[in-house]
Amino acid sequence: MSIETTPSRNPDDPEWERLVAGLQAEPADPVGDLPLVPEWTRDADARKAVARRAVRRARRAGRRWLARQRTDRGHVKQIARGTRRTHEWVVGFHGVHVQATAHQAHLATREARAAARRARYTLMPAQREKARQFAERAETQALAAIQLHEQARRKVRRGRLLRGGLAYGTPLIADTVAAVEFGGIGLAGGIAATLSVAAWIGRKPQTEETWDHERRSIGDGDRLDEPMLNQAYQAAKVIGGDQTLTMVMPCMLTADAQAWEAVFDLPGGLPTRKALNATEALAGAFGVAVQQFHQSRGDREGRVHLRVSLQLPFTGAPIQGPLLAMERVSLWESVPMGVNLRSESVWTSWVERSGLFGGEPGSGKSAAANDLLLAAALDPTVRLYLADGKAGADITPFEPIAAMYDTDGNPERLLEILTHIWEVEVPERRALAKEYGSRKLTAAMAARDPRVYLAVLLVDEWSSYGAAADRKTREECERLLRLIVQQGRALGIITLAATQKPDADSVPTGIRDILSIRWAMRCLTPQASDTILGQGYAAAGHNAQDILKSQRGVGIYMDGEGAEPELVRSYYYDDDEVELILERAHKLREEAGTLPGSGPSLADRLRERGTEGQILAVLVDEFTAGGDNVDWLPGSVLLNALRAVGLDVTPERLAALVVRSPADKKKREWAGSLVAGYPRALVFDTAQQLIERT
Ligand SMILES: Nc1ncnc2c1ncn2[C@@H]1O[C@H](COP(=O)(O)OP(=O)(O)OP(=O)(O)O)[C@@H](O)[C@H]1O
Repeated sequence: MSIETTPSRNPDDPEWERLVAGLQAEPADPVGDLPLVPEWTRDADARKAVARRAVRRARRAGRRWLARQRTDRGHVKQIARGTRRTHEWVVGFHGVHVQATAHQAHLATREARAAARRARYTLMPAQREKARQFAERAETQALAAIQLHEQARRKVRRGRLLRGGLAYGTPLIADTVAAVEFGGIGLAGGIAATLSVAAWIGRKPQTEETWDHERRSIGDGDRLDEPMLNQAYQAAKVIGGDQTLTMVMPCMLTADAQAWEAVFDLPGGLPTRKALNATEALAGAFGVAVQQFHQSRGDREGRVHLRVSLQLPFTGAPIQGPLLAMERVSLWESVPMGVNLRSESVWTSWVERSGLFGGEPGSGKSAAANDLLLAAALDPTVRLYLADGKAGADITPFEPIAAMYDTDGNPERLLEILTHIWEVEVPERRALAKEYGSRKLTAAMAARDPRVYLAVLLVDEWSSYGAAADRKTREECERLLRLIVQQGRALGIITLAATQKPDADSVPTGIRDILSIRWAMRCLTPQASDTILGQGYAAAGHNAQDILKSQRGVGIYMDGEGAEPELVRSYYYDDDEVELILERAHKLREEAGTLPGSGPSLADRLRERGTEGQILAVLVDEFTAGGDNVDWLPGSVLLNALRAVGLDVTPERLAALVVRSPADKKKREWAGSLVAGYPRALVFDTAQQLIERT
């Protein structure tokens, strides 16, 4: 399994080199002179994106301020609350104590008055004296209580005066001084400062409320930083309220200013799965849509790579694929499939692989399948078997180059195709592998032996065939498809199944499980998504139901068993581009003699014509492999090619076989020096003459 961000090398192919050079962007700061300057400052588009974000943030701040005024945290309410609190502080709570002493004094006075009255009306001398003494004591107590009350009042008055002086006098003096010193501006400044202090005092409402002025989110244009990261993961309950994340790579804006990225470790013992399972809650905590939020596993348990896109990804114009610029492709090497969230090109090797692409109608399966089919078409050695159960027009343009095809959704024809592959292709390939003493056919064998080549079988919408076929045909098709996927893999037969309705009926479970490359385009349910990717992926945060309708051609891509799924948008080739590529493919196949029904190729016919024929066959293959542009090759290159297949030919023998005129013998520049060689036209003419002669 491999996802390549740049194409793999093909040292002998200048066209390939040119393409690779074109694909590798020049680094903005190759010698690292500006290590502290963020990369986005060097790109005009990125700077614009940052400026746009700043404007958005300012606008958002304004809106937040206005919205805040309507809440309990509005500034007017804060000032009023602050003033009231200041007043309450000045007045103090001592009033209760004063009231208590007043009450005591009132009771004591009433008691004293009653005692005095009793003493006045007591007639018995002994009791009268007692009553008089009691009345005197009551009076003393009443006087003491009154005194206490007076003392309390005085104390409160003194405290109020002091606090009032501090609370009102200080700003009054400050404002007056400011007004005297600086006039109107000073007065305004003083008042503003006084109101600010009042607002600060009243900043918190007494009642609980939902407005959280501390809340920051990426969706509101705020920058991602460590506190925001910790808050979000705490809010989503991935980590506890007292736990924090350990940063491995700090929060950074990507070079194209389109996303925030960070790498961190979860607190000890927490599995990565816990973070991956909380995608929705985390996206909510960051204030972004689920589609903008992307986490992937790091290289160790507990490590998370986070990427939060500032906009919905993959909603722009379709991405044109590199095949348009490629003259020829080798399907033994990786082919370009699409682009991932980091704008990296995703290249996949299909050798010994098979695939399942699924998704609702219109989600982009055919476009994704085209990425493989067009690459296969540009490799003239690859044989194409195409079947479309929907009877749509998707594979019609491939008809002229397909070895066998069904564009009518006819189960009998599908059976014919599968039977041919199982009874002709597979045995031939098995015999060939046996010849090499191997169980499989490899790129190394293909480089030496033209009989070794790949084949691609596409079965689009299996369920439509299933519905149209009788039970016997359906079972036989199913049996053959399973055998081809299982045994054809090692023998160079690549199977790709595509389905609109990913369930057990649309692709039988036994076959589905052995299709290793999965691409889940938008699905209607998490179950459908799991049917393509495997049980449990939706729950682990890889749910193709989350893909939006507007994100056409986007799917969760799994490049082989055990590969971490990632969101990839397929390269898209419109009808004109498909036609252009297929015209090129047709020409390549015409030259290589691999067009269906065109009989054996020129090279194959030469091989049956003795040693001379075998030598010329190698020369023809060498020119064909180089593509159309190669109209001349050095003698040394041709002799090396002959040597590689075990034909030890001397330069003299080659010159005697392909007879050159003095003009043909003229040396040409090759790899920096002048060398002798052979023109393509002369080699092909000689080959043709040999066929006509013998
Ligand atoms: N990679 C892509 N980039 C941009 N647009 C795309 C991409 N893939 C598909 N589309 C758009 O989506 C449309 C439908 O795509 P496609 O026909 O591949 O879907 P499908 O899933 O095969 O549909 P059906 O199941 O009906 O055959 C295309 O016509 C194209 O406009």
